[in-house]
Amino acid sequence: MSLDWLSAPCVQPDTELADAARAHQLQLTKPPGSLGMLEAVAVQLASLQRTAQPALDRVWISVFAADHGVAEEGVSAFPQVVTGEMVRNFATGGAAISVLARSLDAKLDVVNLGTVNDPGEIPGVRRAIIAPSTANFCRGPAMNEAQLEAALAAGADRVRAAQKADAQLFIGGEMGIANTTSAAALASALLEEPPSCLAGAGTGLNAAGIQHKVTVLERALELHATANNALEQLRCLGGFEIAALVGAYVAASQAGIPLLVDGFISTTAALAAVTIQPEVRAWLLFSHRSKEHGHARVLRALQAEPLIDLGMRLGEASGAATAVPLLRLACALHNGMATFEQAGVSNVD
Ligand SMILES: O=C(O)c1ccc[n+]([C@@H]2O[C@H](COP(=O)([O-])O)[C@@H](O)[C@H]2O)c1
Ligand SMILES: Cc1cc2nc[nH]c2cc1C
Repeated sequence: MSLDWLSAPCVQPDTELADAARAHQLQLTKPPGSLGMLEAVAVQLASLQRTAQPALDRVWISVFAADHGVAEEGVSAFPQVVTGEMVRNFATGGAAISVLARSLDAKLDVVNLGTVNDPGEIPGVRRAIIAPSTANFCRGPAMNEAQLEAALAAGADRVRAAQKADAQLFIGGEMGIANTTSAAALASALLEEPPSCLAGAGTGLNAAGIQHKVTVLERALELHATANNALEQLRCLGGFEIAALVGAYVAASQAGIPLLVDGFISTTAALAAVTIQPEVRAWLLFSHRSKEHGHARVLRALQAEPLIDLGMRLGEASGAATAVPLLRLACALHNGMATFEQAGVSNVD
């Protein structure tokens, strides 16, 4: 196996279709720009989907689950068994993302990359087990090279499945107790910013818990200070599900499938993907601003403006799924509104 595929070129967005979509927006019966970000996302989707009439009838959601060795440092409000338990809940339909995917008529694809509490074979869950968990990155690298490659490839594999299903949008989600610690560590290393700027409450730590998390992060970042490129930082500080998201983001951009990025962990994976392959950036749309402390900082680094801010902090692709109706409405407006000429409405001189 090799990681050369990560630097292969991405599909180039169609700039002529983007220009045409922008011109079309100016003809619709509204003051220019009055639909705000709904106009911008319709233009972006037209250019990415290479069509004058963007659409989101076929939405694909892959949720990657995995456990983290750093959980043993007491950095989460919840016990590690929850990761495996939630894998079952995703598949049996009771999780937030299960309900959202059903409501959207979207495909929900659940991938177990390795949980300490192994739920075993479950209908509707793809087993792509790498190890029961990553190693505790306070003691050594979270992953060895083969594990990193396998996790990246697991993400790319789900993009191939989405492509076969002719998906018009790929959403990546994650589940993993302690993964806000891993994402904060990775974001801190990528952005060269102190962990205190990126560590937050996760599933519900109090102030003392967050302070402890910062101390754990400082130890880990010192241990891995020599990791000086994004892939090595991902290997030392990331998680299987975070690396799978990185692989999915790069592969979808190479396959020409638009991406909707979820919360703090997913956005940190997107930052790693863009650092590894800058052409990925054009393929990203951002759903929401998570309540997790570090999310705003990572969004800013990507110059990303998310669509909604509802105080969400769940992960598992729930924020992205919640934004899909807005994206669908943006497409409906772009495709269905009358032009000034068609409606006989006077335009500015
Ligand atoms: O997506 C987010 O912004 C987000 C913010 C806080 C927590 N989470 C979810 O909560 C879990 C990680 O929280 P923690 O406290 O165990 O690190 C993991 O399963 C994430 O999906 C997700
Ligand atoms: C119950 C629960 C559900 C989740 N979904 C994503 N992260 C989660 C964390 C917990 C604790």
